[in-house]
Amino acid sequence: MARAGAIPRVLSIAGSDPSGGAGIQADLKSIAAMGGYGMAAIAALTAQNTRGVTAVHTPPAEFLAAQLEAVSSDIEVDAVKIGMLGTAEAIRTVRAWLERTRPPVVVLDPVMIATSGDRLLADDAEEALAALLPQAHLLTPNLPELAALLKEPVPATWEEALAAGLRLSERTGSAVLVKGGHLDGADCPDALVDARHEDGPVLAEIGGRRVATQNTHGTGCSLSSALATVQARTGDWARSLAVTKEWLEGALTASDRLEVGRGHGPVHHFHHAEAAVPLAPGEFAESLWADIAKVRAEIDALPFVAELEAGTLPEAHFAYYLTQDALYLNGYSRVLARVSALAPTEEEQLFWAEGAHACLEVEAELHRTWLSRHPTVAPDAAGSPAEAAPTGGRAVTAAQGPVTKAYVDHLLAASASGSYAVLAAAALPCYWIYAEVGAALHSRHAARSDAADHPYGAWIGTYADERFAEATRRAIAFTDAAGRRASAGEQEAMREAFMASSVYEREFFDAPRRHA
Ligand SMILES: Nc1ncnc2c1ncn2[C@@H]1O[C@H](COP(=O)(O)OP(=O)(O)O)[C@@H](O)[C@H]1O
Ligand SMILES: Cc1ncc(COP(=O)(O)O)c(N)n1
Repeated sequence: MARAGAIPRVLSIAGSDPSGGAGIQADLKSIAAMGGYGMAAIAALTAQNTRGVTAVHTPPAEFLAAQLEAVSSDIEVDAVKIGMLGTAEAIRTVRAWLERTRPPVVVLDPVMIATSGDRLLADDAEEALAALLPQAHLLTPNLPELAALLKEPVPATWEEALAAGLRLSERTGSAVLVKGGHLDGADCPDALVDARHEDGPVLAEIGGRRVATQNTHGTGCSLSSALATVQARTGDWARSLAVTKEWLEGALTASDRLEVGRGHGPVHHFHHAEAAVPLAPGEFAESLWADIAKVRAEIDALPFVAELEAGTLPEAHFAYYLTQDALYLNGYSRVLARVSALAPTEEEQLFWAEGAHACLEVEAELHRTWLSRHPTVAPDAAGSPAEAAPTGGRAVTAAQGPVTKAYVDHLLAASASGSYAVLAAAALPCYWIYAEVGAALHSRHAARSDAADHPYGAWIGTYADERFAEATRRAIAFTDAAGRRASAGEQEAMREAFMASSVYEREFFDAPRRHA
């Protein structure tokens, strides 16, 4: 019986993975992530990490029986997830316990082979496992396990997988979750089939997106225990699958942030939840900066930066850069005005509005000074004639280069999100990266003996602007504060926006070489 609103008490009967990504460790995290209370009876211990299993130890089956008895003699169990059992004796022990206690939800993940290829089930235990399957409401084999249980070749297509799942369901009387994780292609579909269901055999089919990651250690464990938990609450398998599949996709997407191990790493079970320990001031911004370490190194290695510093940057590249900078600043000013409009405090509103104003001043200054010295590169000289602005002023969008246009479009899309935090994160790299690159260039330049007659010396001199450095510090602090207030989902969107803008910053510095 589903107990709407109550916290499901969920027991995992499985093997231990000391590296925390699979087995009971993954189960307990998944159960908690789905709002359940997790318990675990340990059937086997493995020595394993993200690269493979090095040893397996199976305690006597009587000890497993004692654990099961200790739990069920005291606690009402709303759902059971069964994972690695290891031996025929352990399987028979669980079967006897299930027959006696008949828990309302039983999900059985017939663990036979780890993602790493190591066997997790004794050779002589397959028959005992086959006899346990009818005790479960739902079976969740991956495709190699589905094939092994049916003694058939591994399905090569989704259609073959669905048909094989139906045969297993017919044979066992249990519903089967057919999982597409082991197929190739951009999709990662799952389907719930039940050969004996009155409404037809396919209860639900969900076409998921395949996440490009090698961190798939424990996905089967995590999905099956999450499903058992949500099913105990909803009593609706199709709805439970929809909820858990979306959560798992998020956990796979965020898995790289864990940085656990060098092989098939674990998924981030709590990617969606607030951290219990609040972030200290500056910590969120620091993590954004750390996320883009690779992009920053790529910017430092660009020919544009080295050539500007050495004075060997072709004149045409410099002129293209200035033109695009002026065009960019105009679009960026409109974006900062939108950040100001969304700002939660008057202090922030004023800060971003001043930024929007300053962009237009710098743009005008560029036209007055630098661009007037490069008459061949006025904004309307790059192909299409500039439109006359209604007031007779400069037209501003006619000659945006491809990178400038893509960058500004990305920022405008971030403004359409309507989130102050996300838009501030999208706007921040233009301050932060420009300030860092400029400060490094300026200090190296100032140390040169021939700085006085450097062709780009005057331009490099503009990088030593203390007012801009101060504005950058404030932009960082405001974005950091917005990040610390944001939900886990909004923080993830901020990270994506910050990363995308940083990549555009890199492209912007490289654009003269490619498009001038
Ligand atoms: N790269 C991936 N991207 C998205 N979902 C995935 C990916 N790999 C596996 N899944 C999903 O993870 C779950 C476990 O699938 P699978 O890998 O087939 O099982 P197992 O972990 O038991 O080998 C399924 O819902 C599957 O669709
Ligand atoms: C203790 C234990 N149980 C199960 C698995 C299978 O993991 P996966 O979910 O990746 O198939 C594992 N590697 N270790």
